[in-house]
Amino acid sequence: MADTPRPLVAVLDFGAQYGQLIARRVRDLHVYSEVVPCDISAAELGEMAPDAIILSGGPASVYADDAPDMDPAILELGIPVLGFCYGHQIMAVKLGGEVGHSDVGEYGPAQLMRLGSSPLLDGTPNEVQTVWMSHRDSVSRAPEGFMVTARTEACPVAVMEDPRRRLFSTQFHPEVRHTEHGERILRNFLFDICHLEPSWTMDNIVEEKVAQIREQVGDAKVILALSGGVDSAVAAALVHRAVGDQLTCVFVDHGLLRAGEPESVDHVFREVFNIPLVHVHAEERYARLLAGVTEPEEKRRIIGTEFWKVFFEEAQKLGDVTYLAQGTIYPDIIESGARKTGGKASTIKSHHNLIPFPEGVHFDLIEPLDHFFKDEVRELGTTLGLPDEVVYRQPFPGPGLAIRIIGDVTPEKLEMLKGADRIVREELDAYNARLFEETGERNSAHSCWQYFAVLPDIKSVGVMGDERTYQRPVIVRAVESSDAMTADWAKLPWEVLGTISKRIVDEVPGINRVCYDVTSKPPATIEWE
Ligand SMILES: Nc1ncnc2c1ncn2[C@@H]1O[C@H](COP(=O)(O)OP(=O)(O)OP(=O)(O)O)[C@@H](O)[C@H]1O
Ligand SMILES: O=c1[nH]c(=O)c2[nH+]cn([C@@H]3O[C@H](COP(=O)(O)O)[C@@H](O)[C@H]3O)c2[nH]1
Ligand SMILES: NC(=O)CC[C@H](N)C(=O)O
Ligand SMILES: [Mg+2]
Repeated sequence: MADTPRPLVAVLDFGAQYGQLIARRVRDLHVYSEVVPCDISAAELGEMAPDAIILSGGPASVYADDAPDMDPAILELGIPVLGFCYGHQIMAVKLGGEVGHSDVGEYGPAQLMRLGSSPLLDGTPNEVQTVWMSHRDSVSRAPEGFMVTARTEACPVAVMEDPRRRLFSTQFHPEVRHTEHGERILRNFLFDICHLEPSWTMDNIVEEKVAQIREQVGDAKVILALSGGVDSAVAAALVHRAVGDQLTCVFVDHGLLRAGEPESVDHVFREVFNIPLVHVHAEERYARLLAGVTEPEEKRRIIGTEFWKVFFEEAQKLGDVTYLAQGTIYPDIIESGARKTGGKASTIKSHHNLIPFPEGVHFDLIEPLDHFFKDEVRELGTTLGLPDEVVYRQPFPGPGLAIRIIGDVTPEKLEMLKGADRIVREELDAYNARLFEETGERNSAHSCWQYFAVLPDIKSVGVMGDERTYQRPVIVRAVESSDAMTADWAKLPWEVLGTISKRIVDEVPGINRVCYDVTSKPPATIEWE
């Protein structure tokens, strides 16, 4: 753990819906934070030596048979602890307090009333403040040594504190934006109670990452999987800063890219970055491998496996390459339910860059962004001096258009999808640009974060020029988000949707209908496969 930034806050995850959100809030306050599974032992956690611990919420009831448990010795490590909701309840139980199951739950806003002086609530209103609750169980008696410093109508122990042992907990959720003074409470804990230094700034991160990469790589050669997307561009800038001309970038054209993309990646990376770039033409091998494949995870597996093979072949050609760098980010790992988080998240979809190496292929991986969220990656890109046109590109998945064509991938379908997608991008790029001009914000409340077309595996009847058509529809997907972990469908003006629809049907042969996807994530995901 020598590489972990300091100070460090460990978030014990009891299965909270948005466990990552707590880590994010802490990181927003410039303190590095990582999520660890709740069943970590006190010894393991002691080795990690966090400077503070946060216990997350969770869906279970503390007294249920299969309720997630924690090692009580963690509360005796002498490290300050702050618990939320389930974390509040389990702390009470472990230290000899009582938790009861109440008849009425508290969900959503609640009025918090303070009961005297409180280091945790310092600087928040003395009378009432709005907090966000989501619970059924309640602490009915605080453990010995604790003072109860706030309550709500339904919850007698809404906040409890033992400043001597530096143990604190709240029934409500300070990490959600709807808790009025949540940020202040978190600040009180981190800075006034734990005395942490807010030193996790982008400049420090760049320095630290560059030093780490340099140490890891020494004078070996590195290839970097470059897609032209934000993550790999930022990774390239970091690795290049660390090892200079030991780096070669490899861009794979698998034939599943958007119209105009291969040319623009070539241009940006040769002209703007001046990093050696190998452009691999793998269109035919991918077309062959994907022919007739319809199952989404199977597509992802094939594409991911072939990526590894291509990179390995290029590495052999360059000779002596041990390291492969790529722009893996935190959500890729979380959603793939893959390595490293160690948590209880289930597999939603296998991101291509996390698929196991096929036989005969091996690299040591360099993934400098594997603990960052998208918006943090963008900030890092700006700090590294990357131009806005790279930093604010919309994300594009590695498996490309293959996961936007439902059913098998054929050259005809690819052509149709590319045509429709180009129009969606042109119209929504322009829409975003207008909003940017009006608001001065890159990701304002109504701008689209990601937008594209999807080609489903169905046909429908239409009439064009007095003639019957029996052709495909296209689905337009446009979402608002900041980190792809959650998203809402974009409330686009009717005129914009109308123009997109008309242009697609007029300009793209084979398409006679346009639909708009109005589902948030969750329950849907951003991509269709
Ligand atoms: N066509 C490609 N050629 C080479 N590497 C690729 C390609 N597509 C994806 N990758 C690798 O897989 C990683 C993950 O892809 P992903 O799409 O998440 O990131 P990105 O393309 O860098 O950024 P963005 O999410 O903004 O599109 C990339 O960072 C890159 O290392
Ligand atoms: O590089 C990638 N390889 C993949 O296999 C992959 N699958 C989804 N995505 C992108 O991740 C974000 C979240 O997507 P979902 O809501 O569809 O899971 C969205 O931004 C998606 O475009 C991928 N990116
Ligand atoms: N959000 C939570 O952590 C809920 C805790 C517990 N399951 C309750 O209902 O009280
Ligand atoms: Mg991409």
